Amino acid sequence: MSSVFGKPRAGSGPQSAPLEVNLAILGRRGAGKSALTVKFLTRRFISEYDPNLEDTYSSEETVDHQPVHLRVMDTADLDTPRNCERYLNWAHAFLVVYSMDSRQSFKDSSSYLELLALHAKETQRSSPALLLGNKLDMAQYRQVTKAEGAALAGKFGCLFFEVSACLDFEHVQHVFHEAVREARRELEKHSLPRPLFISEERALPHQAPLTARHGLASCTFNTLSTVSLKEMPAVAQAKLVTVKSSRAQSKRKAPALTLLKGFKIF
Ligand SMILES: Nc1nc2c(ncn2[C@@H]2O[C@H](COP(=O)(O)OP(=O)(O)OP(=O)(O)O)[C@@H](O)[C@H]2O)c(=O)[nH]1
Repeated sequence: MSSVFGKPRAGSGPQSAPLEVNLAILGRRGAGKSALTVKFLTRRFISEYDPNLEDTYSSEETVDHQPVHLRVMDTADLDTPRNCERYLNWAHAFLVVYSMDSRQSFKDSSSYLELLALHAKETQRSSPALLLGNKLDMAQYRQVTKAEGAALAGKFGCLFFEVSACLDFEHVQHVFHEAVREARRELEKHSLPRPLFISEERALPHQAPLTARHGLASCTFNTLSTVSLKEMPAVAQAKLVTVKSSRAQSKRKAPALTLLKGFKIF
């Protein structure tokens, strides 16, 4: 199985290989997906970046005394979800991020949660999602109350956190580790690995573009049986960059941070 795109199975005990978890970060442009990802990987806040870059990073974590090989896809969907299969069929869990100072970003996070719910329904497989209200440090400019965030999360049955990529690292780390725990619970329910990309192309009668039902332009909903190999993300779109968190977190070895291409890290 490909180590980049495959869905590995959950580890079964302390002696087994590290648990492998794929995590996708979704949300409107500017919500803070990249800032949160980089904060988690490096403990640092970035303020400049290339918004069009989409990369998948890898980090060795320890969650509840269990080694975890965590891959984080920092998605860049531009204005609307596109080619969603690249993360829908890849991730074991999702972080859906909105910026609490933007009502539009909150609306878009709702669309993402709806997309995930529909995907779960159509594939009969659910992957946990966590809803994150980012930019807590800007709370004085908030357009979305904490109660609204909690209500939306409650509607979709997911965990909810308010966070800031600018504030303490531990809280951001806690949220990512919660996503790992959620993914682990789900993986343990399904001990067999699940297929990822199947080459057969066959339109199903019930297949309908999400555009029609949910206003998500350019994102068609395919069941696993209709996803074709050519929909696999190009290497450039989902490049695996290994960042050992212990190295990335060490100021003495700061050059290692250049692995996070496109970011200026201070
Ligand atoms: N004050 C504050 N600014 C933040 C926070 N997180 C991100 N930002 C800023 O918000 C802007 C957008 O952040 P990004 O992390 O690039 O947002 P994104 O969701 O990755 O956006 P795209 O890359 O365009 O998809 C940047 O200027 C960040 O510096 C935060 O927690 N607090």
